[in-house]
Amino acid sequence: MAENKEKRILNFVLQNAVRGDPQSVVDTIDTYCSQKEWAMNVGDEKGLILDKIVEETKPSVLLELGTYCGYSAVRIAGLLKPGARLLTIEFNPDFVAIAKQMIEFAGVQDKVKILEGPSETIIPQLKKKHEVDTLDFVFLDHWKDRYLPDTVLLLVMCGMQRKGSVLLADNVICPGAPEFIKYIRNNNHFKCTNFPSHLEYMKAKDAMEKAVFLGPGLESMC
Ligand SMILES: COCc1ccccc1-c1cc(O)c2[nH]cnc(=O)c2c1
Ligand SMILES: [Mg+2]
Repeated sequence: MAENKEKRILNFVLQNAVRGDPQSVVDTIDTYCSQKEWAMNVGDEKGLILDKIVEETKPSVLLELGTYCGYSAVRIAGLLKPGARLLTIEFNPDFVAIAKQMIEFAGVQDKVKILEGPSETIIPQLKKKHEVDTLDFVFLDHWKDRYLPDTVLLLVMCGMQRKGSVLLADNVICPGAPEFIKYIRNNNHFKCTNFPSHLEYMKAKDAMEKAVFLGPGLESMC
């Protein structure tokens, strides 16, 4: 099996974190990625913003776009109320294999389901194949040029948002998602808030954008 950064992160967790303890897994990944090898986890600083927004939203059904090594899936799952579930979409099979082991080691496999494939394929399947009615929380943390099309897919194609649903997007400065930001801030069906922060494990500026869905407009009633 090829040794790569993601495998090294997982092995460091398996050797140093406490099995069944999501916080320990998150802290151990942060230790490795801040001291040994940078990796694109949401990280400790932006992770606190994510925690706060998940806790205040109290979501039951969540979707994450971009699982990577499972850092944010483990972080979010550790905050969920009993019965709440997180679906996380990842198209890279090597990342899926790592994330699966990370999620199982953290003991949150009953709360998290990894859906392997491109988001544009899986999102339209959420209702019928994965029994999702509406989503309470969506974390966008995948390819930045998919933020806008996938948000539109979730909204228009699948009507996946209910009034009060929360969209949270990572990296809206670095690497940046300008088309998404322009769309969501000019859409009067969303109330947007920007959370300035820094790129994970670095001094470079980054930010997260929270967008609360205010419900479909009257035009969609007729
Ligand atoms: C592969 O680029 C890595 C990188 C390099 C420089 C700056 C930012 C990023 C970056 C940071 C993130 O939090 C990310 N989160 C999700 N999908 C990403 O592609 C991503 C990229
Ligand atoms: Mg990110």
